[in-house]
Amino acid sequence: MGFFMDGLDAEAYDRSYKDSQLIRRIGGYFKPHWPLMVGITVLVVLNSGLDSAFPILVSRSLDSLSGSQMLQQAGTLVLFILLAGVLSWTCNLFRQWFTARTVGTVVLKLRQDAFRAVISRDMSFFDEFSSGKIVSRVTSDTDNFAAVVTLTLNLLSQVLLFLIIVGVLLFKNVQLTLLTLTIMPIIILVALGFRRIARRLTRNTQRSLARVNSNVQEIISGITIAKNFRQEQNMYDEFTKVNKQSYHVHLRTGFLYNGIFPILILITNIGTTIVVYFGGHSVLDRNISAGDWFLFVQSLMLLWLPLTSIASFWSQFQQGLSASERVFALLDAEAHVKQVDQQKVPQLKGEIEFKDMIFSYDQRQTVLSKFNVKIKAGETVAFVGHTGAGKSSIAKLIARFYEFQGGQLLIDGQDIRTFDLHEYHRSLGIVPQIPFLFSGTVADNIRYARPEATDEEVRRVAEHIGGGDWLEALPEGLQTLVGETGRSLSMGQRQLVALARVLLQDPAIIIMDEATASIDPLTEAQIQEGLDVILKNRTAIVIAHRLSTIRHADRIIVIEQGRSVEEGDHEELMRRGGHYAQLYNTYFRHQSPDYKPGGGFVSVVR
Ligand SMILES: Nc1ncnc2c1ncn2[C@@H]1O[C@H](COP(=O)(O)OP(=O)(O)OP(=O)(O)O)[C@@H](O)[C@H]1O
Repeated sequence: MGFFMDGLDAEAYDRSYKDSQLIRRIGGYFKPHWPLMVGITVLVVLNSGLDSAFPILVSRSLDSLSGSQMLQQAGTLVLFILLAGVLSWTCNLFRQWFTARTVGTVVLKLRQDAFRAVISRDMSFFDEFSSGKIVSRVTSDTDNFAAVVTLTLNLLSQVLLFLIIVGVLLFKNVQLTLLTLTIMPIIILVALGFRRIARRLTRNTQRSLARVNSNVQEIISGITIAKNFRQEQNMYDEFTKVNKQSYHVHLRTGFLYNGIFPILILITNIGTTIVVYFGGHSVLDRNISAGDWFLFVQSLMLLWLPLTSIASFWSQFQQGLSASERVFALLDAEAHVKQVDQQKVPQLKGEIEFKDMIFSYDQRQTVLSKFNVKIKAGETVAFVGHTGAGKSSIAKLIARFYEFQGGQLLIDGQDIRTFDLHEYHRSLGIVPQIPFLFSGTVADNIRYARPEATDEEVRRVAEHIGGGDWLEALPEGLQTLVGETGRSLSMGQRQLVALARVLLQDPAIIIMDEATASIDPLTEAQIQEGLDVILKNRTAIVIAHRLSTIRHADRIIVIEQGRSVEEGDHEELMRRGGHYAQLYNTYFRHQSPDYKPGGGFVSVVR
């Protein structure tokens, strides 16, 4: 179907559930609210009974009309109809209120479950799937689900109304009732035929909406780069493409849904004509009374309404089912990182050993093959290598963000797969290349590592980093607001906050992806001082980009195509004139204090 369906494929974790499975699972969410559900059902029955009273009351009056008592009878009738109307309104009010409460609470729980599922997925999940599409599942899909449950409860009342009316009509005249119901199978057939196409189309509308969300999210996240490269028009064009696709998919769905309703009305009109014609004849032949005939004609609309509603709202029902299918698929997505045990993590010393590690992100490329490295507790190891060599991957494996395919990773001699990951992560401090700060104050961000830390503790760690001088440059010190993602702070200040955060966490192992961005010499010195404090007495894995850090490391490991090709300290490796010396010439030489353009190359023996 070309453009219309481009990019609307299912995500890899999507699955198809049978309707019965979905309904059972949805039922599970409603189970705890059974008292309210019982209340709703009673009100629905009362509501339907009262709504069906009007034609029955009028029909009875018609048959018992006699000239002398006409006014009195009409008065009584009006009174009854009024009473039934007020009662029906009251029942309906409470029913809607109970429904809103039940559905609201169920959606609250479903959304919380979906959110928990998202935050507990491993990192590979976020690499693989766009965040906009994930957001869409947690927000609009749960909303669709809510809309459909409300609708279903309303339909339930209409179905009851239908059953009551059919019961009364059967009691009045079996033949005419059966005649009235002849068109029912046609309506059901049309609705069923509609079902298959509806589910597919609604799935696509939800996917197209998720695509729009994802596009907006990506553009806003990368707005600085886009503006820098003056890509506004291209971004707009790309958005227009995705937005138009969503428009076309919605249009198709709308066309189908709106097309079905007139067809159903047409079928019901044929039914009405049949009843009016044959009913009229029966009255003339004195087979039924005028009151009964009135009851049949009046009941027709009440009778068709539930049928047409069920058929035409089938689409929304399908929309709700496919929305719940998408949410449940998110809940059921299988974790790639699989722990074989959940053992408590003792106070770690911080020894790390990769044994014949084999790792790849996907089928396309093996990132580490038979990788062997042992890092002693308390050692600072700098990993260096060309871009794409596998340095960050090694760090991500230590953080247990990804599953490896072969070999072992031992922490203090114990298989990392046996740890309770929640506890393990507590012993692990991570300083990413671009530090992420949450909106709030500098103090809030430092405290993120340990929410129970006192103000005094936060102040103490902040002052420990770079002697605390950096705090003076902040307009309101620790109470300075950092803005979204820390945008109101300079990159250097963000890094200092990230270092203070890790110091407060006090982990046994630190993973640091050193920033490549250039920072002014003063901040650089403050960061270096901060690092000296943080790295002391801890195992540190540094993906190093600064010569000063590399020189301070106990050991440098050179990574090339996922293998450790050389190791030693700076002086030793420089003397050797191998891989490290080559990297030095390319990346680090110009950072040396003795650097002179065109000079300072070390000889490489290869
Ligand atoms: N999330 C991912 N999904 C698929 N492949 C990835 C992913 N992350 C990295 N890779 C690939 O794995 C290989 C190793 O990447 P890695 O990030 O570990 O390199 P690196 O040495 O840290 O590079 P750099 O110094 O540029 O950060 C690269 O070929 C990269 O393309």
